[in-house]
Amino acid sequence: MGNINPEGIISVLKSEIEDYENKIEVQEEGTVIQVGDGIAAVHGLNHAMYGELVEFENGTRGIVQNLEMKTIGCVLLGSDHGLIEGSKVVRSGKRAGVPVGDALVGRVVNALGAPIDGNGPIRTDAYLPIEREAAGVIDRKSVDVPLETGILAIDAMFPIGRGQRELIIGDRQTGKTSIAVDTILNQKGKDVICVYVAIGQKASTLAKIVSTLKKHDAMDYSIVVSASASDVAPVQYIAPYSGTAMAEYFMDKGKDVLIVYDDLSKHAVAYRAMSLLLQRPPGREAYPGDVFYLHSRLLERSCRLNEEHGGGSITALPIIETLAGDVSAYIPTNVISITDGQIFLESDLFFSGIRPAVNVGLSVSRVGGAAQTKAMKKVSGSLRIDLAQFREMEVFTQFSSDLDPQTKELLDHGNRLVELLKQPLYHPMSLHKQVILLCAANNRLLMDVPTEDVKAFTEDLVSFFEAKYGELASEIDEKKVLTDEMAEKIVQAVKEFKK
Ligand SMILES: Nc1ncnc2c1ncn2[C@@H]1O[C@H](COP(=O)(O)OP(=O)(O)OP(=O)(O)O)[C@@H](O)[C@H]1O
Repeated sequence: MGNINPEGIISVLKSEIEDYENKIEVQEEGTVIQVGDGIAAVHGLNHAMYGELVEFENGTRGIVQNLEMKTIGCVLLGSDHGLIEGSKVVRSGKRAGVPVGDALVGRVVNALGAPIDGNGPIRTDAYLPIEREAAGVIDRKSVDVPLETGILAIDAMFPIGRGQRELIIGDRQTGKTSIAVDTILNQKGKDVICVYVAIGQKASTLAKIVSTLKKHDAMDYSIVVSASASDVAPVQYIAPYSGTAMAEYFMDKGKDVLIVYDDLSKHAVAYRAMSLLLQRPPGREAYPGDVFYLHSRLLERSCRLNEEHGGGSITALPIIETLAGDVSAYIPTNVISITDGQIFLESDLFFSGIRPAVNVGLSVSRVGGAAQTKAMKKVSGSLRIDLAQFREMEVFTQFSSDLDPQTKELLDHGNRLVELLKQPLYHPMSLHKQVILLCAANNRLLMDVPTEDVKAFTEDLVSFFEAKYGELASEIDEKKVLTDEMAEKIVQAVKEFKK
């Protein structure tokens, strides 16, 4: 007690008094004027900023969304139970953010980053705002590293690069989620962190996805962010931004991240509900005027950073649901124009048994070509053209019986390609398998196999190849190239297997 320094105490007191004004300002308190439907009008928070987190008397948090002359409009991120006219609201002085960090990997969290998987609290100190400006042009690098989906139809024809945004679009129940989940499963051992953001989905659907990820050990490198159909619209609205903040943490550390937004149609609907309740003027289809910006600012955050910024990347796979295959509706066209390509899934193909139901004509990958591996480029060059010619000829020859040998060969080859591209769920293909299959097809080595046996034949072929030419298979996987010599060896191996 004897050696307390009075001057020290005085300086502490002085600084406390000087800071008094600032602290008061942050703790500015307002009162609720009106509350309902997840929206609250608050009076008295004169210095609140757009996007700031506020806390209501009942412990629910909210985000400032509308700044008006006398009041501000807040969206509630939880229940409005117990809130009445006159309830107190305090500012936090912080922009809305979520906890981020390695501790989130393997967990299922809600849109605010709180765990919902019953595995205890998440210990992390890092915190990032949910809204952040995307990296500028100078900080980026072009996309040149492949992100293998393990789905032959996609890797061969619509390759995706790390840092690309590729839309998955199609009607309901056409296998959109399955493509995203398969891609996550295929990232095993490839040093990619995966973030799956579920927006407005049924809790049962999400439970199924989480159990699939667990079963295939994919939760070891994944984070699942969920804002289910029962969550209020504002929570569904922030979920993709929260997921992106979690992904950005890893990108800033130089890692590669894959993020899936399932799906952005429901996200736009949630935003529309929220905007209408905030009394913002409705525009086309009652969406607010800034619905394009809603998705562009989200997807623009996915990119590949240059070496000076660590070289990390975020690859985005947004999903959009269409109605009756109408890709020219408002939200689908918006997102198509934002992304670097789309994978269009078609109900007709799906029901005729062609799964994944990728429509080759309407799908495209605008930047992935530069990222495709040399081996893949070599064997997949003619695939799209062959399939397009086949489709055209198929329609043309539907009713004719005698065909000239050339046309017949084209049809036979096409039928076998279609068979080859069918792929069951949760069976991602390795690079060497994809290369062997396409190599065999390109050299017309499948022509004498009956179409219905192609699948079984190729499975056996690959097992034979792996057993006998294991070294060549791993060389393809590691070096990702295919020399003429290697291709010749594959052809010989197929011939040997046929004998
Ligand atoms: N390649 C495939 N092979 C066999 N079945 C598949 C394949 N892809 C998807 N399916 C099946 O199709 C059904 C729909 O798939 P999925 O849930 O991925 O579609 P979706 O378009 O995401 O549906 P939703 O509109 O409900 O979101 C599932 O039952 C799934 O098992």
